[in-house]
Amino acid sequence: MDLNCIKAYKLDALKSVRKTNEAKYIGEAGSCTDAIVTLAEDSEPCINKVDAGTTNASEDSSTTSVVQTDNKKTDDKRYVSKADLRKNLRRMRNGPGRNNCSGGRVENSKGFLPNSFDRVLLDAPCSALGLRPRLFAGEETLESLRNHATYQRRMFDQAVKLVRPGGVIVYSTCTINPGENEALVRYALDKYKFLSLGSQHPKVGGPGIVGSFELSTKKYTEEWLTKHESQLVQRFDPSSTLDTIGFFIAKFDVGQKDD
Ligand SMILES: C[S@@+](CC[C@H](N)C(=O)[O-])C[C@H]1O[C@@H](n2cnc3c(N)ncnc32)[C@H](O)[C@@H]1O
Repeated sequence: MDLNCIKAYKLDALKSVRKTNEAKYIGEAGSCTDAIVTLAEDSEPCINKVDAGTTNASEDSSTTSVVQTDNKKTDDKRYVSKADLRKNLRRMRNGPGRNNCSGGRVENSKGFLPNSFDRVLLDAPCSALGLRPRLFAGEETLESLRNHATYQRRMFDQAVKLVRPGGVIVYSTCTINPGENEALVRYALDKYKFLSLGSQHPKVGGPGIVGSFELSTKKYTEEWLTKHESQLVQRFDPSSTLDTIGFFIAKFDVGQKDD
């Protein structure tokens, strides 16, 4: 196939599906024989970036508390927690987040109709626990890890709607947390019976994690993969001899949808 006939879009992964049955989105994804959507922000048409976002800015390791002074009232001093400070630093370094994105297409997009795309790459925002070196370790809690898993499922739901039967979804993260990797795959396969794991080429990473996890309080459980499923995904373990960052890739083939 001629590569010129691949149209790629970057979308807001939480609102990429058009809600109403209005006229087709200006993107006209269907006019090409092969359309790819990358669920990430700051979009430019026809550019498909697949690498995980990394950063080279340094983290402020200051241990002193920080005081921000309001310009209007010089006496009005506000103490900012170190967690908030780190969050702000990251925002300055990585650019605006999804609620404040500057990409014209993302802002203007009313989304696409279901089944508009042949392929979706969901290179999802995540806890980034696979990054090396760890520049901001120790910020995640069990609760925040679960929060990542929650929005990733919502993004995945959107991806499933966007891809036509016969298409492909690739889901990836740069974290080693199985709750955002194997458990997402379990969720996907259990919820959408028309999805199946596809084989990947090249295959460089190791297998996914098999089994399940239960907190001793029994308040939280996570289901992971079967042995067969684990062979179809790629888990990159930063402590393995491969010498990579922590990364995870699952490829889903989309079968005939029920609706
Ligand atoms: C792992 S990085 C993906 C990097 C991307 N593949 C690239 O090359 O730029 C995840 C990205 O998702 C972005 N993001 C966060 N929320 C999003 C949303 N609702 N929709 C789309 N992208 C989002 C983050 O800002 C971050 O840049």
